[in-house]
Amino acid sequence: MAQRLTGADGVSKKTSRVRVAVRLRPYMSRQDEKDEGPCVRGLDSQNLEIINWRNATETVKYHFDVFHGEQTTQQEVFLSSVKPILPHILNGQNASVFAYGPTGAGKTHTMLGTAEQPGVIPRAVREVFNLVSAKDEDEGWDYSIGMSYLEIYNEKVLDLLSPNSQDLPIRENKDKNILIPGLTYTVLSSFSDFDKHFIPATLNRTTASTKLNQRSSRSHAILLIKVVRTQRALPHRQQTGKLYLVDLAGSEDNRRTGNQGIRLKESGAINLSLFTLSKVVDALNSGTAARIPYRDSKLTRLLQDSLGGSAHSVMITNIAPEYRYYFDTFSALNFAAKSKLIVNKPFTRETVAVPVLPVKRSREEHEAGGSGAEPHKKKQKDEKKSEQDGSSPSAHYHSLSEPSVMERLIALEKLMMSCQDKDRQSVLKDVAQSRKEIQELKEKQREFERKAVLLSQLAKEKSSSKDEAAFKNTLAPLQRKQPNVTKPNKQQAVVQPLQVSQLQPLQHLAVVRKQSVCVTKKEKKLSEIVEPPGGKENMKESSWESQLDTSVLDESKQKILHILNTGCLKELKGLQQIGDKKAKLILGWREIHGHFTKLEDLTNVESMTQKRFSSFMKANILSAMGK
Ligand SMILES: Nc1ncnc2c1ncn2[C@@H]1O[C@H](COP(=O)(O)OP(=O)(O)OP(=O)(O)O)[C@@H](O)[C@H]1O
Repeated sequence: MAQRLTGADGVSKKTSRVRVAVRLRPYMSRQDEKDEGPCVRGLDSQNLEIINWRNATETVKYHFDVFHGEQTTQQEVFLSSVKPILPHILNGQNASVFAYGPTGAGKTHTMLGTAEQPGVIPRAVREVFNLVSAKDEDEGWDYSIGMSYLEIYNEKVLDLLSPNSQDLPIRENKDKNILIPGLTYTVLSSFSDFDKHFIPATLNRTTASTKLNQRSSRSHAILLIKVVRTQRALPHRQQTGKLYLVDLAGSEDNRRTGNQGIRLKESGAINLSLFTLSKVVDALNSGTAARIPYRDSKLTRLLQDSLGGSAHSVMITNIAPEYRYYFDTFSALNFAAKSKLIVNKPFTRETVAVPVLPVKRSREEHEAGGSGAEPHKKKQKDEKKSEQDGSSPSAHYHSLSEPSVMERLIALEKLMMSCQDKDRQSVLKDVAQSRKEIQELKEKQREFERKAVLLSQLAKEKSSSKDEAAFKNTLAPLQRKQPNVTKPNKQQAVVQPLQVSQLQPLQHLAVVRKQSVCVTKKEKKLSEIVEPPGGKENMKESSWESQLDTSVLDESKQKILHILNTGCLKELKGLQQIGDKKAKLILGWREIHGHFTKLEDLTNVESMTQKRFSSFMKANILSAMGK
């Protein structure tokens, strides 16, 4: 299907949608099937549903161009998703077919297959030969078929037909065709000739994978079939059609394994190219993007003339039914479809555990005014019981309800939805709620201050030592720090609320903040209690933290970490000392490396020196407490 896009130059261009097919592979073992029900299932030839991780009584329904269920044969996948685009190659047009999905979900099976069940690649190449030989001689064209085979590993283009070659450049000629100078191109005389070259080259890749551990699923394998047709008569016009058949790197979240070193670099490269591919597919299919970001990764740069534009493209997203693939399946489906529908219906009646973050749930319950809480509790109770005897299907949700998995799901959803709608609203709601709480604390603080002044006056009036002792005794147990009091009378009035406020940590923080900022002449001594001599500026970076309640300090740090990990550009810019450039650098870092596991990771972001980081922390913690 073609549609019109307006380019950055304002010129209207015709561009093709990428057809998206999803293929669900069957269970790999009987036992798996017996133990667990599937977490995803097909509804018809275009729709499927997956359990909603936020609420297992709901499913999320997706619509695709084609859905291939577990029983779909290799032949059926080829006939419905690939064969229809092949005739275009003979007319000088380009096409691409790529298999996307997590490791083990069936990409290689779909693209390569086995001797008994050949996949898309052998079927497509055979079909191209058939189409060429079926061409009528009288049409006046000569056809030639050739191949190149390469992989993109760590953003390097490597020639699989000449395995000793180095990283090859990608160029674009004046006609906007993408070329790879130095890439081996082999002319093929027949399908068996193709086999002769393709199989050893594939083995090259497999050998490398054994040596380098998992390299195969960590590189994108790209087979290029070129059909060149030349007019026999003058002016001997020549047309070239290109077909890219791509087995993409596994889309699983490589971060989960705690990758380091070479693995981290690989996962960064894979994330970058798959993320760019998703943006390109999205831009092509939404028809709204002014610029399609082909140049942002080697993969998309290479596929530029065969993905979108006048090219015909099909993405086959491979998914697996097992629960252990849930996160990868969910993210693969979100990659493939930008729209989805939440359906309020249990997926399977037995598996109605609710893998929802406790925080989130309490807010939902609060909003629902407590209604529905009882069945919910009962469900959990039942679930607990059956877990104990080991028979609960809800045990599948264990991995889903792990905080790290939940966090990644939330982050993923935010990324997919560009931090919009419900999540944005809930963040805003949280902020509004926090502001309200802080306001209330400020009110209480003022009240304490008034009382303190009153008490101080009373203390002055009653000079009896007995009374004074009693007064001190009442307050002593709540006192957190014994300041170096030189003028007790003046300080007492202000110190008392501080002591009382320690009943509630947040209140205490508000007090410290308020006092350290609003220093009047009279209150100067107080600020000296909270801050060391020499003032705030000269305070050692660590010493200001030690003045604060640790639990609230931790809470503030968690909040900052949460924003760093899940905030969109606007939310990041809402942090102190984070401008547009830094916010973008943070987003970029997150894109490549994943979550910040601790706040100190921020120093890995470009231009965030240790000094800037310390100042960032101070400003944000004080701000979080004092707003
Ligand atoms: N539709 C299917 N029918 C039968 N078996 C399948 C199907 N899809 C995948 N398999 C089998 O599942 C296993 C994993 O599939 P495959 O190797 O294709 O996954 P992959 O996504 O390519 O993984 P990797 O990224 O590691 O290359 C293989 O044994 C494969 O034969």
